[in-house]
Amino acid sequence: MTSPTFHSLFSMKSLFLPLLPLQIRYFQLFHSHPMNPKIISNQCHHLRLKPSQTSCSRSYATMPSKGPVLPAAEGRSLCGEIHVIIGPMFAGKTTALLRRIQLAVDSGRRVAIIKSDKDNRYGLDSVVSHDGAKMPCFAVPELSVLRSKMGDEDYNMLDVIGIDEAQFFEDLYDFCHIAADHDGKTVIVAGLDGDYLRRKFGSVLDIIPLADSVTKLNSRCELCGRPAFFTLRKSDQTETELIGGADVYMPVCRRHYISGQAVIESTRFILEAKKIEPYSEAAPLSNF
Ligand SMILES: Nc1ncnc2c1ncn2[C@@H]1O[C@H](COP(=O)(O)OP(=O)(O)O)[C@@H](O)[C@H]1O
Ligand SMILES: Cc1cn([C@H]2C[C@H](O)[C@@H](COP(=O)(O)O)O2)c(=O)[nH]c1=O
Repeated sequence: MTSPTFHSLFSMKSLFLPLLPLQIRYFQLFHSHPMNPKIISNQCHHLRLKPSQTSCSRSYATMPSKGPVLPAAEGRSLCGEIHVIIGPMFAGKTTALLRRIQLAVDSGRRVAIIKSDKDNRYGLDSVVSHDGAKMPCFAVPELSVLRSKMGDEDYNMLDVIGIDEAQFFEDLYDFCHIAADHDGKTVIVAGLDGDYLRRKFGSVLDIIPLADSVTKLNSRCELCGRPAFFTLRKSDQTETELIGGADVYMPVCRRHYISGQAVIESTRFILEAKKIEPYSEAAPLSNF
């Protein structure tokens, strides 16, 4: 695997310089694109405390005595943050994640981006948006391996962790909880809230109660151009996890999700019926 070392991510500023035109491109895209981010936010008005006041042992002291009180990591503020970006495919989640990571890099913060190693669409060493904007990343089977992959020392120095394709990580809740509440990291999570059947996908919705902010993005319906909140799967495969892009999925509005899903289901029904009763003179295709 060609994952970048932490040190290469550490010096991301130099890595990003060649990306600058692309960055500008997706900055413009983000601001001018018709997609309309709706922000649902438990706006957390962070008190900017002096370093001596930022120990979470102080914050935890205000917690009920039951419940885990985690010891403070040495020398770090324990008041991390969790920001969640959700929406259907093609809504700009990866673009928004990369934009926020870029802002963190520009302000001198140390960052790492993680994606699931299940998503091998563009190779495993980068997070890539549908528009081609990209940044180096760690591709891991589960989030808990990040620390061992980077080493404790490098992990401890991280300020911001970006997670893309969060729906594929089973340990999302535990990782975000530890990273933000114990280790003082800012965690930015991007992922699908729902699958192609509009069921909750993985643990993305489970971390909403942990989050400082939740941003729900939408795309544009491929069939009518209205705001799209759902992802329609164009193929007849039924497994929940199926890696793919515009070849397999399209963003749709509610009306076209319902009609599209009906077409797909009846097509599947017809094809399955055909498997049982092969074409014969008695049952000509035109009867369908
Ligand atoms: N139906 C579509 N097919 C392919 N690309 C699309 C489609 N709709 C939007 N896009 C592009 O995808 C971009 C968003 O990409 P990305 O940030 O990777 O989205 P997400 O991570 O939410 O899937 C949009 O800015 C737009 O240019
Ligand atoms: C709806 C849906 C999607 N997937 C897969 C398809 C892609 O590989 C990712 C989503 O990528 P994006 O960055 O949000 O465009 O998830 C899936 O496995 N199952 C589904 O139902």
